[in-house]
Amino acid sequence: MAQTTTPCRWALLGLSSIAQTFVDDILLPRDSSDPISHIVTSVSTTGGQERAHKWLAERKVPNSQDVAVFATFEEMLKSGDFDVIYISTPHPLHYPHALAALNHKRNVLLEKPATMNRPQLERLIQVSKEQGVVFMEAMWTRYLPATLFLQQHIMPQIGPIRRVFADLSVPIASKDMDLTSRLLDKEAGAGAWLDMGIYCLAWADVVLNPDNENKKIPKVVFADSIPYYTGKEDVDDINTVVISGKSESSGQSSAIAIVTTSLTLAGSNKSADRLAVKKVGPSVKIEAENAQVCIPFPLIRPQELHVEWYGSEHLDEKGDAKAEVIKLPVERGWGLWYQADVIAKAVRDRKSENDQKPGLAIGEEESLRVMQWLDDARELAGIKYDPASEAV
Ligand SMILES: NC(=O)C1=CN([C@@H]2O[C@H](COP(=O)(O)OP(=O)(O)OC[C@H]3O[C@@H](n4cnc5c(N)ncnc54)[C@H](OP(=O)(O)O)[C@@H]3O)[C@@H](O)[C@H]2O)C=CC1
Ligand SMILES: O=C1OC[C@@H](O)[C@H](O)[C@H]1O
Repeated sequence: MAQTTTPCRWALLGLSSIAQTFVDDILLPRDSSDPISHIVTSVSTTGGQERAHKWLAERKVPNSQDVAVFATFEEMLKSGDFDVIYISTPHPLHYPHALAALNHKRNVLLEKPATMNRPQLERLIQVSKEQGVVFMEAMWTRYLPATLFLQQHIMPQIGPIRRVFADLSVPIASKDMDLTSRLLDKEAGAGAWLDMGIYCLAWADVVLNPDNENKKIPKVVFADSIPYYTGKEDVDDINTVVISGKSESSGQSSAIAIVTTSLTLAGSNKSADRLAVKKVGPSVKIEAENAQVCIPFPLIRPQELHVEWYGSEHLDEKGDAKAEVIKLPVERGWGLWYQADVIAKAVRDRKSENDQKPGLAIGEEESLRVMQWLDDARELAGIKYDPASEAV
């Protein structure tokens, strides 16, 4: 029987920079046998009708004239005709925007970091369940082919993990940057830890917290932060965080994650495409008993796994460890569409069932563990935001 394609109708809260990439990605041509397609039906923007239509036309949204443009997100939540809302506003607005959407029984894909802290995230998850809708943090890296292959095929073979390094340092800050940019404005949640550290922690989570109910979750044991002075205020920049998993029997560390970020280090900030720069050295290094796995920069978008096997069965004729490069490129576009497909399928499956299903938070445990690490490291390193932005 021929498979049918289910269109997922999207609303966008904020015509942000990342919403451009997101829309470009979800609208890429697909095979007619693909079970999911995407269409943008509603947007809300503080920028007005004219800007919205220009933005949609630039993105080559095929039905751009039919997209409903709302002046406020509240109006869109009330009367917009869509299946999922993609929220890509500055970090402190994630919680109020997502809460409002969930309270209107909307399915939500919320940009990273989902919230400013764990209590806010717990509340969103609770509300999504109460309202019977789907909620997901847009931690897109987790849904890419290289990440899934590592989890499904490599991790089961490499033995106990002993250490993982994860670094995301991209020189995005510069003295000539507008101080109202969300990357520099503390009120907009600026700082390398929330913005970039979350990706490193997602990798630490993939590696140190595989599905294993009895495993204790490793804890943040060290965090230090060197700030960057923007010309107006300090934002956290060079962060170093250590997470340790202790063995229950000996009480000693059995696995360690070392996580680093910076928004000034790692080269020139003049490249327009900083995430496409070729860099020496891995951005993730996973050291296990039977092998080491490295992932080249940038860790947000893994495309290759470099595996060096240690076991005697893997040595070559000279007795050297065998190295293997496993190429797992993003199949098309930048790769934000993989996560969009995940939530679209979940929404489709729930619609096709007659009974009202309880709500679902996709990646709930993962997002909560990472958010706890974000909070704990901030506490130790003294990374603070306006308490009002952290309220539940
Ligand atoms: N997944 C990924 O790879 C990436 C994720 N991100 C994440 O996406 C989010 C957005 O980042 P980025 O694209 O750089 O942000 P931008 O600064 O480009 O855009 C943020 C948008 O939020 C909207 N906005 C701002 N203030 C308000 C307000 N008071 N009420 C309603 N809307 C508002 C505006 O949209 P409008 O003008 O239309 O009103 C603005 O354009 C962040 O959470 C960031 O961490 C960012 C980059 C990459
Ligand atoms: O999500 C992101 O990915 C790449 C970073 O450089 C950027 O600041 C961030 O928001």
